[in-house]
Amino acid sequence: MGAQQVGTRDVDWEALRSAARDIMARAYAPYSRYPVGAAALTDDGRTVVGCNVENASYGVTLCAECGLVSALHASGGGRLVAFTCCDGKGELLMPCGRCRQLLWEHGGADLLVDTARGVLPMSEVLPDAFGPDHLTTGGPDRG
Ligand SMILES: O=c1ccn([C@H]2C[C@H](O)[C@@H](CO)O2)c(=O)[nH]1
Repeated sequence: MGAQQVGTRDVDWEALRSAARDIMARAYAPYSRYPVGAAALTDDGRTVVGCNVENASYGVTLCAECGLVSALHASGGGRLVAFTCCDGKGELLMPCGRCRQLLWEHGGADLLVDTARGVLPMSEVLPDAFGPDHLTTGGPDRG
């Protein structure tokens, strides 16, 4: 992917929250009746979004973050710079544990996350994270 063009100072958090609320209205959540919307800014300035898509086999449910990560790659890839998520009332929602791992993969420690405690780096939202680096350094045959 191209060089990083978007810095963390360029984040329009209100626009990002608004994009999350808009996509939340497209959620498919007939089982939980708990729609979720997520929006993120990429390092080349795109906004990518996702909503949760449930399934009659509940465990197959796709969280909003899954759709967002899929949209990231489908629209050209790159890295996530800033992320926000909202519930059905449009209020801030913290990503679930699995989705923190998903976000770590695509934004890393410096990804800015909109949280109840303010904007925090992913390193504070998922401390001591397992990530791609472990696969190149931690295996028994990898030194
Ligand atoms: O970070 C989260 C947490 C929950 N959900 C969805 C999954 C399910 O459809 C509904 C209730 O858990 O909310 C998300 O999309 N993202």
